[in-house]
Amino acid sequence: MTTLRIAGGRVLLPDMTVERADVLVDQAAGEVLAVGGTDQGDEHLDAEGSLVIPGLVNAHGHAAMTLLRGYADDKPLGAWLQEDIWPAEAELTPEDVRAGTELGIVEMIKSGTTAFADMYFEVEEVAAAVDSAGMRARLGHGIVTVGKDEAAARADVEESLAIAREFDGEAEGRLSTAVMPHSLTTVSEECLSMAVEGAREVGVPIHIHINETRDEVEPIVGERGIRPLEYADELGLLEEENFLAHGVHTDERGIELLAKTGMGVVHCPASNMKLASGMAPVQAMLDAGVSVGMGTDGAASNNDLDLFGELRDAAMIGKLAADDASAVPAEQVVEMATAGSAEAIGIDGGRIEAGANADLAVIDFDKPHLTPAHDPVSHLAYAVRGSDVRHTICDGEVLMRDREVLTLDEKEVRETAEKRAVELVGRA
Ligand SMILES: N[C@@H](CCSC[C@H]1O[C@@H](n2cnc3c(=O)[nH]cnc32)[C@H](O)[C@@H]1O)C(=O)O
Ligand SMILES: [Zn+2]
Repeated sequence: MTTLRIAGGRVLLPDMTVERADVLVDQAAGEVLAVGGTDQGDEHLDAEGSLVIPGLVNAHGHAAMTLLRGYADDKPLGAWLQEDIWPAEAELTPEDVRAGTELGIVEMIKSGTTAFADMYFEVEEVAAAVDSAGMRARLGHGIVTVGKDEAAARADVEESLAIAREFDGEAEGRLSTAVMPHSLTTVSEECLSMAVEGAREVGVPIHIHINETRDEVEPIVGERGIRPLEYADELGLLEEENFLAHGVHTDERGIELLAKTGMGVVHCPASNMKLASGMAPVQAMLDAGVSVGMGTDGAASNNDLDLFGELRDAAMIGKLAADDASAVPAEQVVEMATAGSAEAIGIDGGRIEAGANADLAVIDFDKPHLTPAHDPVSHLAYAVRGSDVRHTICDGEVLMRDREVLTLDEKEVRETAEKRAVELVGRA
């Protein structure tokens, strides 16, 4: 057994208190052995002047979309997808997806994220990138059936099921999967049913965008006389292990359905603001007992993968949405981006305690914008930036030490992504 001691810092405990403590990690098992006054450890990671927190969990995104960062901005979702994003994505090669995902992973590691959920295509490439980078992820092939004939539509569902089967449990258990129909309006009713049935057979969750924009709610209400979550419920989509992205236009009845079924919600406040999708009723969801996590969404609608931005945005927009400055407080957003996200996507994470996965981020508090540190949890929500992260550890392995990414060559990843992004936009 090789052990790693993260020593000399303070630690954020599951009850949201902060204590002076060391963290001892069993590197082979990828687990926290002890928190407190610990043994020496074979290896040492300095946490002097720093705060050790659970690695953040980015519960919704499309990592390879980093290649389209800043390519098309300032448009609503429908026009943005149809006029800009989908035509560019049609030109993506497997090598592009690999390059974009690696860039996204470097960005996430550098901002303290240790696990993420990802909906995209060429998932073999996404899986290979996650495996070699040492991160934890729940991956899926996004199903879109609009504009496809029946055979092509069914083939897309089959592809999502095959991917879910193939990669679940891979990368020494760091990879898990889900079946990922894109949304209730971009996937036909028949294919949504196929996906629900298939996911049950494979034994993995479903992840989908729901209630993101009004343009999604209106056609469903017009055609079926029921709201999106009621339609999803009829399809058998609302289950405890499943999770949806956004949930912006969720009414009281919808919140009740989420609370009753245990369906997780991934709040993506930056994406919702940028596309003017609306303000998710996050405090109302939390009050009702809904499981809420946090995500960045793709880099093209954010425009970065620094989840600390989402903590701040969630607290800010949550207050506006509830018209109450005490809504979505600091402690709550920290909880949502760690344990909340982990629970929503169904991985073990988000807590520092003996026996837990050793997925950690060490944040340097010796910074002007983090001085004084009256309340470290307040700083995590309102003042810390991804660039304050010193070390990132996943499954007991140090992925970044003193801001140097160890599992990927950052310079090479950036150069490859830059080159591929320019060529991609040239083709589109
Ligand atoms: N099989 C599909 C791929 C779907 S992946 C998931 C899709 O979600 C898109 N996407 C990114 N952000 C959002 C969002 O906020 N709402 C809805 N879709 C998004 C993304 O561009 C990607 O096309 C195909 O061949 O087109
Ligand atoms: Zn999305």
